[in-house]
Formats: sequence, structure tokens, C-alpha cells
Amino acid sequence: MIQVEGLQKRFKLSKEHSKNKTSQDARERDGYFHSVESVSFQCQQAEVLGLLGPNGAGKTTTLRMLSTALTPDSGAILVGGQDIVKNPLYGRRCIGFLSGTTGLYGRLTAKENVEYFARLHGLKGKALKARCELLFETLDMTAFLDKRSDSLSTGMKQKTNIARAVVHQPQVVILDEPTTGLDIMTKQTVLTFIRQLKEQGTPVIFSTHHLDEVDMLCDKVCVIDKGISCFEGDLDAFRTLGRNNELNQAFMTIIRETQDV
Ligand SMILES: Nc1ncnc2c1ncn2[C@@H]1O[C@H](COP(=O)(O)OP(=O)(O)OP(=O)(O)O)[C@@H](O)[C@H]1O
Repeated sequence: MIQVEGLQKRFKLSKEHSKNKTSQDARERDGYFHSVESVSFQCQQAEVLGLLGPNGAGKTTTLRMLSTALTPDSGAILVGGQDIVKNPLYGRRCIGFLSGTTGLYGRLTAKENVEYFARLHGLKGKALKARCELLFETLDMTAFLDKRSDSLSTGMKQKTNIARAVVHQPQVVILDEPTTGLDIMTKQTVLTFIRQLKEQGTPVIFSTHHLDEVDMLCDKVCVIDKGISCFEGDLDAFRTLGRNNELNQAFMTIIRETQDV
């Protein structure tokens, strides 16, 4: 289980930027951009949580804090009761993170990339081979395992990145827009993989703009708007609050009404 409580993150703006201030966003103040002002949610074992929000809402900033790539200014991130803000090394061991900008080593093959990260996490010998083979099979990677990563298609790269992110069997999996830019077949493989993680009991948090994916996969959603989590609940509660069975419509109502407050 992962619990996120009162996360905040601001970024210092350059003097130049502050002088020529044109932004209407209330998060820009005192020489800082307050990307995440107050975000809280939790995701239990075997639950899939969809992180929703308009462009610029603060989803990626939040997920980067969960991955320990960014340190929050305040707030707590508890995995199995331990605060990974205070213990980021522990966080890196227990979280598997796929970001939109994760890079692969272009000169290494898909297989070599995944094995390299497996070794970084301490896997070796038969355990490494078995874990990698299972992932290659599950993510349908066998046809391109020996190709250099710089020659892979977008979908092949994404599968390799996902394998790399979960090779150490993390307690919690966090995926930032995992299906963006993928064709229908590859997207299906990724969604099936998320469902399998859930069946194995792993909490999965993923950000997306595709509410059809949320409908198919998510047990609950958290909506972030302008750096603040304004809704957390299951899909029934989401539809009720948005007064619409159609998730896109419900989402737009929730955002509109949050912004009117
Ligand atoms: N290093 C930074 N310095 C200044 N502002 C930043 C920085 N990183 C993010 N931001 C700002 O914080 C806000 C939230 O960005 P974030 O990438 O978290 O949004 P998002 O919800 O993931 O958006 P999208 O759906 O478009 O990916 C944006 O306005 C962004 O410009």
C-alpha cells in the first residue's frame, strides 16, 4: 500500500521570468511556481489508481516525487508504513517508475537494457534469467530482444522501458502516461500487463488522459487540478459527483465545478 499525504513542490522562477510575468496561473507567486500545492491519495494492494487532471495540473510532478526523482517541499509518501521521502534509497527499491522521459541505452539491445537494470537491482544468475524471460514473454518482446534500442519503434521502446521499470518486482508500480503514442496492439499489451500486476496484488498508479483506460482498469481515481487533489474515490463516486455515467463528461463537470469554487 502507498499513502501520499499533503505533497507540495514549488520551483524557483528566474528573475527574468518573474519580471515579465504574463501567467494567469495563481500558482505563480513570490518568485516560485507552486506546481503541487496539496496532493493526497492512497492506493491499496491489488488496486489500480488512475491519476487524472488537465494539462499542467501537476500529475507528472507528483509522480516524480513518488519515484524519489524529486524531493517534496513538504508532505509524506508512505510505502508499507515507511516514509520514502525520509528514506529515498528504500523508496527506489520498492517503487518501479516509468516516466515519459525514461531513456534507454541506445547502443544496448532491448534485452541488454533490461538485464543491466536487473543487475543494478542486485539480480543475478538464474533468478535474473527467469525474471527477465517472464517479462519478455508477458510483454511480448521476444521478436526484438536482440535489436539495438536506438533502432526500436516507439512501442518496442515503451515495452522495454516498462520491463526495465518493474524488473526488480517493486512493491508499488507508477506509470506516467504509459500508453501515450502507442498503437492499439501495443496499448492492449500494456493494459493487460497492468491488469496482471493488479492480479498479483501490486498497487499500480498511472496517469492518463484516456478515460476509456480508466473505465477498463481502475478501481479508483484521483483528480488533480491546479496542483490540488480535488477528488479521490471509486468510479461510482466519480460518476455521481460528475452527474454523468460517461467518464469524460463527469471529468469535465468535476473540473469545471472545482474551478468555480
Ligand atoms: N522545473 C520546473 N520549473 C518550473 N515549473 C515547472 C517545472 N516542472 C513543472 N513545472 C510546471 O508545473 C506545472 C505542472 O506540471 P506537470 O508536468 O506536473 O503537469 P501534468 O499534470 O503532468 O501535465 P500534462 O498532463 O500536460 O503532462 C506546469 O505548469 C509546469 O510548467
